[in-house]
Amino acid sequence: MKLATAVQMRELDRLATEEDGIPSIDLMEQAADGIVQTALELLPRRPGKCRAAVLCGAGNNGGDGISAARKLFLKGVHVRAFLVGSYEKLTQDALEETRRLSECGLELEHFEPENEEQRAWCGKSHVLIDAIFGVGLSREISPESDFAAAIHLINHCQGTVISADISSGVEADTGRILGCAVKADRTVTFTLAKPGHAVGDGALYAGDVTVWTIGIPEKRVKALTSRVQTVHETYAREALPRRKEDGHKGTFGKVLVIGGAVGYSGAPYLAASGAVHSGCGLVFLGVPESLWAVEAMKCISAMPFPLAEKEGGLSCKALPDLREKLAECDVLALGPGLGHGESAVRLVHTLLDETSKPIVLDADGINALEGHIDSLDGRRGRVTILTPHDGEFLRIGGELSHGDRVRAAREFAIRHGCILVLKGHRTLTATPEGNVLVNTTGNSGLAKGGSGDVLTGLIASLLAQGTTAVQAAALGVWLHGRAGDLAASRLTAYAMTPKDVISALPEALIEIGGACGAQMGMRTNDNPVSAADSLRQNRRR
Ligand SMILES: NC(=O)C1=CN([C@@H]2O[C@H](COP(=O)(O)OP(=O)(O)OC[C@H]3O[C@@H](n4cnc5c(N)ncnc54)[C@H](O)[C@@H]3O)[C@@H](O)[C@H]2O)[C@H](O)CC1
Ligand SMILES: [K+]
Repeated sequence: MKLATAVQMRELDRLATEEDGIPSIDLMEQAADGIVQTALELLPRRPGKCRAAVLCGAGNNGGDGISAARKLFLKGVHVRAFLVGSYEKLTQDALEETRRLSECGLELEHFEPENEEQRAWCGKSHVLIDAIFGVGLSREISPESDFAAAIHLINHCQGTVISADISSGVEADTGRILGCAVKADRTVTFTLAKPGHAVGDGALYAGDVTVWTIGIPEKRVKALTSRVQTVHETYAREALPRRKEDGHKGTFGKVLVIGGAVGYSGAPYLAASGAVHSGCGLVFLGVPESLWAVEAMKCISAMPFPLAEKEGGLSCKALPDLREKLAECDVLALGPGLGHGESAVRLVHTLLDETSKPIVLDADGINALEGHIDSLDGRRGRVTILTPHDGEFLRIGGELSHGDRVRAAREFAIRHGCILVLKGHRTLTATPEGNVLVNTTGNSGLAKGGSGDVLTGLIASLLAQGTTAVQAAALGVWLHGRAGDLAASRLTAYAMTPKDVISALPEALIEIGGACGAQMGMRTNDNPVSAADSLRQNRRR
């Protein structure tokens, strides 16, 4: 689903009003309809028995709130609307909404932070509507301001909180909190969702998001080109590589996983397992020779082989064997459990430099780039997918201090010509062209050692099966998160392990159309439905 920035929203608004002749007040009225519908759904009793408080800013977000207050009042809800800020700053449309409100016999009251009677009304309201700031929030909210007081009041009330467009205090383009922000239960956003709903703290403050159409012509919305999109099931379904019914193990690609060091025998195994359980034809696993027996015991489907070793990690002497194996493979997954031995680091640089094969670089493979980012730059034009968490990202020159993860990921991917998978809550996949895909699956149960290794194997496997590099990364992240959600639903986020994520992959794959296979269809007169028919029906579902 594409996401729109504040500038893009303003431009859409302008085109709709100036070019298509739709009065902006009509857009506001329709925006209010979305808030009202959600509020009515959430009321615990019939409207006449319920109270609502609407806190409005002076901008058009406030105008949406004022209109919603009138509509709720007309439905019989006991509603009061408060203006946070000054009447002189009301925009033209917000002013018109204030006039319509007073025509119904309801006044827009001035919000006074110390007014106990107003606070009590908010405190006993079943629904609180937050219409203080929308996409127009442009600076930090001063902690001493009435805005901050209103936001804290909303956050301390018992009633259900609905934010109009976006939680007040959240920056629409980044998800950063500018001082303080409303913690919403629901957000009704207009026309398109914004990055601030999906990334950063904004994702934690939005609650459930509903995208509400407000009458901006569809052609305008379609024409908007967005550089940020969310990844949902439909994306995953389309990206999942189709399996040739008559394919053989060579058809589905070969992955070579290189990693492991003494003390890190689980990581390469988990990466290889991630690859084995997501469809690629063959998985080889090159590890230091002292680890080989351990891996051989653990792996049934992946094929471990020993490589020359130095001080418990891989030695540069492993290179000839490695080259030979890599020549047979389609994708290299490099780094899980590799350690930071000097020899292993040199090996990473050599491989980055000399192979034209796609590389998924993770963990110590990424750490090896610290101070040597030129090795990555040298691969421009070849496929390199990096999967750092924040610590690794910072180590290789990523910039997170501004709090804008989308920008951080995008700038890095563009600068170094790679695909960057920035792991964390709502993992981002950034492309060298500057597009960013925001993942929507996953939970805190994935924040455990070994989880990233599974992801590395998954991405490598999908790439080996012929997806594009971007699809491999975004689909891999989605599948990993979805399998994690399924594992958590059964085992809890506390108890689940990376192995459980692997065990849940079949279900995640089935959800996106992975249940393929065909039995030869042969009917008999007492069984008119062939096995192949019922399978086909299942697949269509
Ligand atoms: N785009 C559309 O299609 C429609 C949008 N609607 C709603 O309008 C808002 C955007 O309205 P806008 O007037 O541009 O901005 P805001 O209401 O969000 O706020 C602007 C207001 O706030 C002041 N301000 C900004 N930051 C601060 C701060 N930190 N402290 C104090 N004051 C601040 C700023 O100076 C302005 O006065 C959009 O989100 C939708 O909800 C339409 O109603 C429907 C069409
Ligand atoms: K708001």
